[in-house]
Amino acid sequence: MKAYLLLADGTIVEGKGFGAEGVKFGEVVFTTAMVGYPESLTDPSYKGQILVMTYPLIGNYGVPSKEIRENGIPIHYESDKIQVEGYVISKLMRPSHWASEMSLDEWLKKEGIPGIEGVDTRALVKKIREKGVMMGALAVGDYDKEELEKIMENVRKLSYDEANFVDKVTPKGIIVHSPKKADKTVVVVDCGVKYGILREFLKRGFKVIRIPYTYDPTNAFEEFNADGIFLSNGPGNPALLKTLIENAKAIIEYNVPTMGICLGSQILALADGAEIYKLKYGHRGINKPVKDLKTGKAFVTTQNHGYAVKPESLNEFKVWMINLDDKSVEGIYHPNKPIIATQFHPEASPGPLDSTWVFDLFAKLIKGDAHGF
Ligand SMILES: NC(=O)CC[C@H](N)C(=O)O
Repeated sequence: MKAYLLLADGTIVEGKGFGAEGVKFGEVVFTTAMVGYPESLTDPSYKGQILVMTYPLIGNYGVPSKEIRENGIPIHYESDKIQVEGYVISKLMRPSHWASEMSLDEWLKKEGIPGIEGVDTRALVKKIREKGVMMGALAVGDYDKEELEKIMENVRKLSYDEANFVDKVTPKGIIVHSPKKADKTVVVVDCGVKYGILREFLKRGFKVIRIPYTYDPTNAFEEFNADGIFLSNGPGNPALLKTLIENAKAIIEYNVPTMGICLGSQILALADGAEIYKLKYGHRGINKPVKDLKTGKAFVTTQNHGYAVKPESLNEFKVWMINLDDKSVEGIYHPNKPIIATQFHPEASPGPLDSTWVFDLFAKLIKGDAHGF
């Protein structure tokens, strides 16, 4: 099967198709993660994006079962399905692993997601690094010149930054997860929360109540007698989520233990009156160095974001952590309230577990013993 990756700048890359036939559109982004393709593919923050892997050999450990669960949550998946619009790799490997249920090719086919292999992903990433991320399309099947031109026309009409993708991944109603012995409750404002985050809460004995992102969080707080509130990761441009930003203002006002990750961190910053800008090609990978400015300690983190907070635009919040590669903001906190947020992913999934202590800090904030933070 033939496959074509079309970029808004006019580039057409040919390769071999795998997964589903058909055309999908999305912002073309890359991750430098060497492992963890099941987690990356199911991360709801990738909704609306076509993902390019810089690591050349993908698929060699197949696809694990979704039925291996802990506290009811699949341990190898970040949501129930593949979220990327398309998948771009250099070489598709034959799977060999005792826990593999199917091949990557079969999985993408089953979920209707097109893939392309045999692509010089190094050249592609160089282009994205120079020009910045751009819209694209992945077409798997037989397409002639005219058809490809038509697809290219449509690519140029689309803008990732103006579409609300959170609407597509937020739950339709309230979802409750509880560990066997729960002593505290966290309300999760679910903009497409990664299961890895829920696993961290459940592991710490928290009952988790997931609410749709449009649900009034302070009401939910009273309704569920919650001890803490969490603003989740999610896809797309945070500045579009006006109601959520207003709700976040109310949360800050409410002064309860609050944590944000990635999109959630950007929403808290926007609620603080700060500004967001778009990074040229984002931070996506599992070896991104971050420094905690409070302790001076550095650690390696997992990241998946395209936007960042302008540090000088923060009002009440302060910069907590920075990215050691480009010095961009990787964490913020409120100096007088129990509110912490990271731009990176302390749950990793996939990636290093160096920063899961951020969840311990949130647990301490909830229990009222995070003195001196
Ligand atoms: N992982 C996330 O929550 C991503 C947040 C936001 N969509 C960004 O790209 O910056």
